[in-house]
Amino acid sequence: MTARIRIALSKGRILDETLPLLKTAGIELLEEPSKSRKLIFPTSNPNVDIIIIRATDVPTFVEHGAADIGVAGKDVLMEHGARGVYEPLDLNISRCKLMVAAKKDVAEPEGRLRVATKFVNITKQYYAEKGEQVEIIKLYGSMELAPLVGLADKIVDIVDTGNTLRANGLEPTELIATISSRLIVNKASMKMKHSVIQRLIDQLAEAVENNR
Ligand SMILES: Nc1ncnc2c1ncn2[C@@H]1O[C@H](COP(=O)(O)OP(=O)(O)OP(=O)(O)O)[C@@H](O)[C@H]1O
Ligand SMILES: O=P(O)(O)OC[C@H]1O[C@H](OP(=O)(O)OP(=O)(O)O)[C@H](O)[C@@H]1O
Repeated sequence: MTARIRIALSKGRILDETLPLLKTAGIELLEEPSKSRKLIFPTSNPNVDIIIIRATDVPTFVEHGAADIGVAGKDVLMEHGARGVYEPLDLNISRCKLMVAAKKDVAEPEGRLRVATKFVNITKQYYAEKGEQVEIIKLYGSMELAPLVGLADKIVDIVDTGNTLRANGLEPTELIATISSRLIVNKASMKMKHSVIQRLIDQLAEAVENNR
């Protein structure tokens, strides 16, 4: 009997860029998720289903075994910790950079730096390693706004083309990490469903190589 596999993906760029990779392994969605309110989707492989959740929830579902496999940005994995999962493959998709950014031509403030971000843990660790005391302001989005309205001196956010920073008069100042999306696997699933999962990893690895 073949093991059943559940794959956790998030709507948007991860779903869009992962589906072509899964297709090479014979896994295709049977319906368009953007046209549905459903959260669990069957695929062309009767032993595989796909759940579509928030990007930041993917490590949680995989860590707890609610999904066997997931795809998550390295930023999300770093922020979450994700120590309970394996990370066997860099899918080389959704590539971007995690950066510090600030208003153009503005001097460093006196006193403690205020940094707005949704990546609180990464930011804490980054400044701790630099030995700098900062005040971190937790936001859930639109970080670029914070320096413009006096909420923060700097932000830590994802940068791809740099268009969002430029459009708001900000500039990147420090690189924290280069980011791409990773395949993650629940540790128990890796043992219990080893042959099915290893085969999928190999097929995806080949698709990633062919994309380079
Ligand atoms: N502009 C971008 N270009 C390339 N990759 C990006 C960009 N923004 C984010 N990413 C990467 O893609 C992943 C998913 O981003 P996406 O925008 O789909 O979700 P999110 O906005 O982080 O999550 P949510 O809105 O559900 O909280 C991120 O974790 C990051 O690794
Ligand atoms: O350098 P750029 O090419 O402008 O990309 C950077 C932007 O991309 C991400 O937002 P996204 O577009 O995913 O929107 P979101 O706020 O919904 O996540 C990120 O939060 C930045 O705002």
